[in-house]
Amino acid sequence: MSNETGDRLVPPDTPTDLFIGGQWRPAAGGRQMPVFDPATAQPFATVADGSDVDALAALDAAAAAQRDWARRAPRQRGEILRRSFEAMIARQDDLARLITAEMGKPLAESRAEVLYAAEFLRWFSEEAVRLDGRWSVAPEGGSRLVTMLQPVGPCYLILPWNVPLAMATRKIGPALAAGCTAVVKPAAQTPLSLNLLAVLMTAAGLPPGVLNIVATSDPAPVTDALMGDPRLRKMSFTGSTPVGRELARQAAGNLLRFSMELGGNAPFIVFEDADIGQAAREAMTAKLRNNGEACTAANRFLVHRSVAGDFAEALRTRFADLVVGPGLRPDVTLGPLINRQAVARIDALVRDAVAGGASLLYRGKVPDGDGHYYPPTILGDVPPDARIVTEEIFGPVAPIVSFDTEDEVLAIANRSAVGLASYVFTRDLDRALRVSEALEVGMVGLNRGILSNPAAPFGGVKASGYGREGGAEGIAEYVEVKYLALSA
Ligand SMILES: NC(=O)c1ccc[n+]([C@@H]2O[C@H](COP(=O)([O-])OP(=O)(O)OC[C@H]3O[C@@H](n4cnc5c(N)ncnc54)[C@H](O)[C@@H]3O)[C@@H](O)[C@H]2O)c1
Ligand SMILES: O=CCCC(=O)O
Repeated sequence: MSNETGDRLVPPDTPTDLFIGGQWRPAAGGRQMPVFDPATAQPFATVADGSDVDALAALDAAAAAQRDWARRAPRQRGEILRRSFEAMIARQDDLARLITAEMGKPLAESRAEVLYAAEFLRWFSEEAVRLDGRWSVAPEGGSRLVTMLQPVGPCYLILPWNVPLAMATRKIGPALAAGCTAVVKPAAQTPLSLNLLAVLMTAAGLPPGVLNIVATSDPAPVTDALMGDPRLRKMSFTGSTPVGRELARQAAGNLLRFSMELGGNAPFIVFEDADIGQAAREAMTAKLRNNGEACTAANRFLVHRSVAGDFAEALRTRFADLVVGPGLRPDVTLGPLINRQAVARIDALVRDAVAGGASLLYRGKVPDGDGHYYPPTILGDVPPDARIVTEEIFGPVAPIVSFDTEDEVLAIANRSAVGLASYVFTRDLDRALRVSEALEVGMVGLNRGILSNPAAPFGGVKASGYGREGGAEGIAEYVEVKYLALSA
């Protein structure tokens, strides 16, 4: 660890090397990279920086472990996941401090992420024993049709920095439950929380080679090496739509099976009959959970013109109570963003909106110093085609766009190229169902600002990706269907 803060933040049993074949090893050539604290913009730790050589060593280990892991009893796989869940709960505080140190959000939110992340392991420990096949009589008689579900084989799991532990367990849980082995690549900003998870899973009985971790500052060569190797059978990516699009192209070259959890641009629709107090309260979660750096974040507040002023005022009152500062400070409710570029990008979106006619309804304050803070901001009268409405903001800015009719708001909401989350506030049940069906998204929150649940199928449509994570659907991404024809 490079300094005093690092020693305090990184528990002594958190390795900083790569995890390959059950061993912690330095990167080939000894390369290392710093990990930065967004609250100070200073490095607080140094970790191994993997390359294509390390990636292939990790795939060697995953391929070698595949047969044995797939043949273990589902209950045995499930119990390792279940013990891992319990270990995560026991180490909740250490894991949470690491997440806050790596990506900046308030400690209470990191604790919530650890619980959410652990629940994926519990959920998939239970799903491991429910991978059923089917038996049927052929329609014309004379044979029986039998199907079985088998693990796809070694997987490459690519993670984002914004929800580092939950996005890890949402992939690792179903992959391992299904009998697949994995090479996991965390984002360069957030390698440490995943390393501590690997320590806990090893102590819970995970055999060597089932889970391998290659952190890197240069993801392209690692990814090229893995995706070009025919032993790899599946890739699952969570991250931005532009990177996902490139990886889908690359996967197509080898006809590699893949899942994509990509960016969002969630509409938060408030109709004139909504409970405005409830809508404003839920908006705080939908907008500011995870510092606003969530794929599910409400990106555009589409509010009926007759209640737009009331909603803006209710939201402003709540924004004014936010305490912006380092996530480790107990009173802080909004932390720093991931890096300087994120702050500059969001500032450019806000300036563009104001230049286009939006009004600045609220702008909070940020601490002095080098931390990557952006003030919580509310914009009113935003033109529906402003960049801040059409692009993913990924920060604490709430742009409000007014509408007059249901058809108009649906047209605005569905104009986006992506379709992940959405939120609808109304007391009219017919309208709630009609609008939910018409929205081109994978998920709808009805009078509710949070969707995430390990038992629910999480995912999007259009350029938000393919596949689902969590729920009964999550494990289906990691199995092949094999069909047997029986004479009978
Ligand atoms: N749909 C979801 O479930 C979900 C969940 C979390 C985040 N996200 C999205 O993720 C984005 C934020 O995450 P991010 O900034 O880490 O995204 P990103 O696309 O920049 O990076 C995601 C991962 O891809 C890797 N990567 C980047 N370039 C690569 C390349 N050329 N080859 C291989 N790997 C490469 C990164 O190292 C990282 O591990 C947002 O758009 C957010 O909406 C989506
Ligand atoms: O960034 C995305 C958030 C993912 C989730 O809430 O499960």
